[in-house]
Amino acid sequence: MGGTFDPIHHGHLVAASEVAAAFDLDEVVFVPTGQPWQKNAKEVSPAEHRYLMTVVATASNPRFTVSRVDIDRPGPTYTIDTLRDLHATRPEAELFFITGADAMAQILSWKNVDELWSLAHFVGVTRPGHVLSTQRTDVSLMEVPAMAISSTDCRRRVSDGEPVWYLVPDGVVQYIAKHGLYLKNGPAKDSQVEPEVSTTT
Ligand SMILES: Nc1ncnc2c1ncn2[C@@H]1O[C@H](COP(=O)(O)OP(=O)(O)OP(=O)(O)O)[C@@H](O)[C@H]1O
Ligand SMILES: O=C(O)c1ccc[n+]([C@@H]2O[C@H](COP(=O)([O-])O)[C@@H](O)[C@H]2O)c1
Repeated sequence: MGGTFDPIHHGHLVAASEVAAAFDLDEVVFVPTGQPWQKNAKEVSPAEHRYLMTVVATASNPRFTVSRVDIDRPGPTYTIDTLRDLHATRPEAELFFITGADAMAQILSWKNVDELWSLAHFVGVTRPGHVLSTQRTDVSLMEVPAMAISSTDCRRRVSDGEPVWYLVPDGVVQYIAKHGLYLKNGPAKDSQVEPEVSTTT
């Protein structure tokens, strides 16, 4: 499951869990984007923060892992590269790519979209406020419990001093507070995290 995860929230986690159960997946790999080229770069938090929040959020589920392939690859993040890199590290694996209804609606604007379908089985999931549909017969559409949560609203809440408890995992609430993310006056002094040297996928 690819995402900007700024921050990761329970909408992402429920979607991943539901698809994993429905398709009997061995593993769900969360892939934080490096440079999400369709989002405003100024508003996206540093990749290391987004990566670490994703690690914290997924740590308790033995089937959930986090990949650095997109944040370690320079330049804009394209799913075509994500899938090729994941295939290289797991040549035997059958890949599924999970997207919410809003991302599914944009997919025709993605780089090399015609090649994407052969690299993974795409699964679109419902999301409150968005219509889920596809013209393709090889894409699966799935209803998941409605979680009216967005990263945008989580960031706005923190900025306005409102709680994000139970919208994001507890560890992510604590991570946001510790590093002063999403505050009106910018990040707290200790919010810089050094890039990791690890290249694990
Ligand atoms: N509440 C949700 N229910 C189902 N799918 C979701 C939900 N939130 C996000 N997704 C899906 O998860 C993937 C990653 O989403 P992303 O990290 O951009 O979160 P977001 O909440 O949409 O962020 P933002 O509000 O910053 O745009 C996308 O495919 C998106 O459609
Ligand atoms: O490949 C592309 O051109 C492309 C364009 C926009 C989004 N995506 C991917 O879609 C996933 C969700 O992205 P986002 O921006 O909604 O967090 C994430 O894996 C992105 O890399 C991919």
